[in-house]
Amino acid sequence: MLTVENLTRRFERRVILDRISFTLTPGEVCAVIGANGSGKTTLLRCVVGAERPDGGRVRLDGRPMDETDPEIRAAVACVLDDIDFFPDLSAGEHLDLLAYAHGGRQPGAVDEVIAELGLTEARDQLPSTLSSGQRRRLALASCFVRPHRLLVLDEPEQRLDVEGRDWLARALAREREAGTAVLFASHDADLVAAVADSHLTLGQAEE
Ligand SMILES: Nc1ncnc2c1ncn2[C@@H]1O[C@H](COP(=O)(O)OP(=O)(O)OP(=O)(O)O)[C@@H](O)[C@H]1O
Repeated sequence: MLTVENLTRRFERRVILDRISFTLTPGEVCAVIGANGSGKTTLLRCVVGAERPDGGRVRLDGRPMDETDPEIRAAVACVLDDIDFFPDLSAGEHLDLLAYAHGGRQPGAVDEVIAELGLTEARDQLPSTLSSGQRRRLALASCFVRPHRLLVLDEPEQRLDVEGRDWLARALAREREAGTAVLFASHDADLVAAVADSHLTLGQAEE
């Protein structure tokens, strides 16, 4: 489903990603692990097309991973470092909008995700008034309320409390059962052990 071939990314003379190749099949959960600065975020950004690699290619079902391609946008849901919200839409309105814009899921899906993520009380709050953990929950929720076949998450456990991390492990296990391919970077060994079918370990960047 997802095919990454010889992905290479340099920043000036430093090679961050050196010909990385892997594939992901439907229902496969792959954890990207490695030390700080090893290139996990860079890899995920290159995979979703947010950053242009210096070499190699990324394909989803044979199509180049181009975030301007409507079929790619319909298939890929991601939470990377850069979480942006509309300042004047409430948490609930964000999720309604995303579900609607991407063709919706089952009726009631937004209510279900809001309840699961403990955002019911915060549903009518604007993003600027949410705590950092609630904003993280809202960003993750925005992936789950819309149809997707590939989920790409950069350290999804960040800022989540114990309950939030438990929810995340259950949610990723459900995604696997539903046949979603998941690529996630993580420093949480427990989460990786609980949900990952495969690992991609990135080494230290070379000088
Ligand atoms: N735009 C950029 N310009 C120059 N160097 C960059 C840029 N973006 C990332 N880097 C460098 O690339 C390396 C990999 O960064 P990246 O954020 O991908 O690491 P990471 O594995 O996600 O780290 P962490 O675990 O700390 O989140 C780092 O050394 C970083 O300084």
